[in-house]
Amino acid sequence: MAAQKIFDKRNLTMMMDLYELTMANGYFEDHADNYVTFDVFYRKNPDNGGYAIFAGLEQVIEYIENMHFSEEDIEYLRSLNIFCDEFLEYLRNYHFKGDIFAFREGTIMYPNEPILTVHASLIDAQLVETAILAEINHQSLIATKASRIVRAAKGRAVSDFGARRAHNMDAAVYGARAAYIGGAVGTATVLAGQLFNIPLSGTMAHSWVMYQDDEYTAFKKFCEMYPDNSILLIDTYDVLESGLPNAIRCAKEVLEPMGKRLKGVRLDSGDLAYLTIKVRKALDEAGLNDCMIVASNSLDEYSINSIIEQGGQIDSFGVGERLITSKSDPVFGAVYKIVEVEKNGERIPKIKVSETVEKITNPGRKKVYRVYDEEGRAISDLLTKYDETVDTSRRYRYIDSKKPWKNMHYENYTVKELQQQVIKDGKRIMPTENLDDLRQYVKDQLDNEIWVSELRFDNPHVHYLDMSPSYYEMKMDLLYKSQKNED
Ligand SMILES: Nc1ncnc2c1ncn2[C@@H]1O[C@H](COP(=O)(O)OP(=O)(O)OP(=O)(O)O)[C@@H](O)[C@H]1O
Ligand SMILES: O=P(O)(O)OC[C@H]1O[C@H](OP(=O)(O)OP(=O)(O)O)[C@H](O)[C@@H]1O
Ligand SMILES: O=C(O)c1cccnc1
Repeated sequence: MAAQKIFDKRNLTMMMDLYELTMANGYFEDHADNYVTFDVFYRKNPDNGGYAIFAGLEQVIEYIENMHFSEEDIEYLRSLNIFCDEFLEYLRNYHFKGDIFAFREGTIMYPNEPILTVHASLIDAQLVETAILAEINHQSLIATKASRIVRAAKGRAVSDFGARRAHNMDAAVYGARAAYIGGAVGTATVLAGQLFNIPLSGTMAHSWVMYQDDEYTAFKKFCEMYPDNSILLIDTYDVLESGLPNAIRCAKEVLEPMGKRLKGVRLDSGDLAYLTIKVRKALDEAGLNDCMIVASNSLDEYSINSIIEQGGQIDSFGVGERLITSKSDPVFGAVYKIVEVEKNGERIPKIKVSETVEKITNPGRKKVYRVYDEEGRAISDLLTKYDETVDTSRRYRYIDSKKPWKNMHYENYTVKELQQQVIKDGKRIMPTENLDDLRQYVKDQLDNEIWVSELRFDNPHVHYLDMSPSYYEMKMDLLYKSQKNED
């Protein structure tokens, strides 16, 4: 219900690059309505990590379901004087009618595999490119960053504090959604709480402390208003000399007579390791062992890791700018490439050849499987042709594309097909998923399926992307043919 609210109020159909429409106009004039297949994939995990998290699918589906060109849209396009009248008439009744297949949101993903596939008429497939990439690039980036930060926090809570530093309001709201999927415990962004049922959390700003005549009065007023939920910001003047003693006094003189406990203190500057060790000791000595310590100030996975290594006593991290913008590596870089064209009943795989091996695309409609060993660990992902099946009761020969000469087999293994159909003939066939389920799904994969060596921050193991022999043969065949064409 709630997410619909945003789409009811604004029509985002034209959130597309102009060339999608100029190409669509050309296809329309040529009567080129062949079915084609496009794959979305990316080439490099953010921050040189060992994995990424797929997110943003729900918003892709919402966009596609809601696609329609209003009268205003058509008139604006007409004013550009580049589209033929018949095409503009066609757009007036336009609805996407194709099929979409995708990984489940929250799936751990790796470079060069198709995370989402569009199988549709040329025009349909072209018009949805920009929105698909924008949504998936953004949310996958933030979900992946959140997962890294949460893992660095080693069981301590991480809350999204990023709205004010996000690139705009959508980036804040959908970033909060992605961060929650990636493992954050909640967000400070109220609209994200309302739309997606994400738990809200919050403390107080320096303005609350600075507005009052003195720090103690500021703390006292807050505790009187929120006796069950007071987290006092103790770094406005001097943490050890002023903020901490005032917070302890408040716990004793304001809350204890009410039979209440001080929930927490927050530090937002200074050496967070040194200070929190001191703060913890003083709180414990005052009998406030249950008072939590929250820390914030431009944190990310690297500083959190370091602060914990230094013995910092922090129960909960508020993380803003470096999470919501993925500051250390801010572009996800997923692309949308045509892999197959259907003409006169024939399916013609397409390959993009490049001087750099990494940029050669994986051609054709395909299936992507995750392959598990007997313990349920994901040992590799496997690309096969679309009409191939994998018989797990038998030893399976596969091609390691980095060492194709080797005779490689899976034995005692299971597989899971990673793409599911989510849109059929233009209609959603997948229900909206609960974010708590997606968050748990991410956690289960990281805890139980993914090799620990892929989780390392430095030089992680590179997950294998294998190919079935006939898929590999088809790819090589196309590569050889493309060379011949050049001669
Ligand atoms: N012990 C620590 N180890 C590693 N990084 C830390 C530690 N303590 C703080 N940091 C990080 O160092 C950076 C600088 O913090 P610091 O408070 O010294 O500077 P600042 O942000 O300019 O301070 P202020 O907010 O008072 O202007 C922040 O990103 C903070 O999260
Ligand atoms: O540092 P980030 O990771 O982005 O976390 C969010 C920041 O936003 C707030 O500061 P701000 O100075 O905007 O307001 P304040 O007066 O509440 O401290 C908060 O105190 C954090 O420092
Ligand atoms: O609740 C907080 O402490 C908070 C929220 C957003 C940004 N900075 C701090």
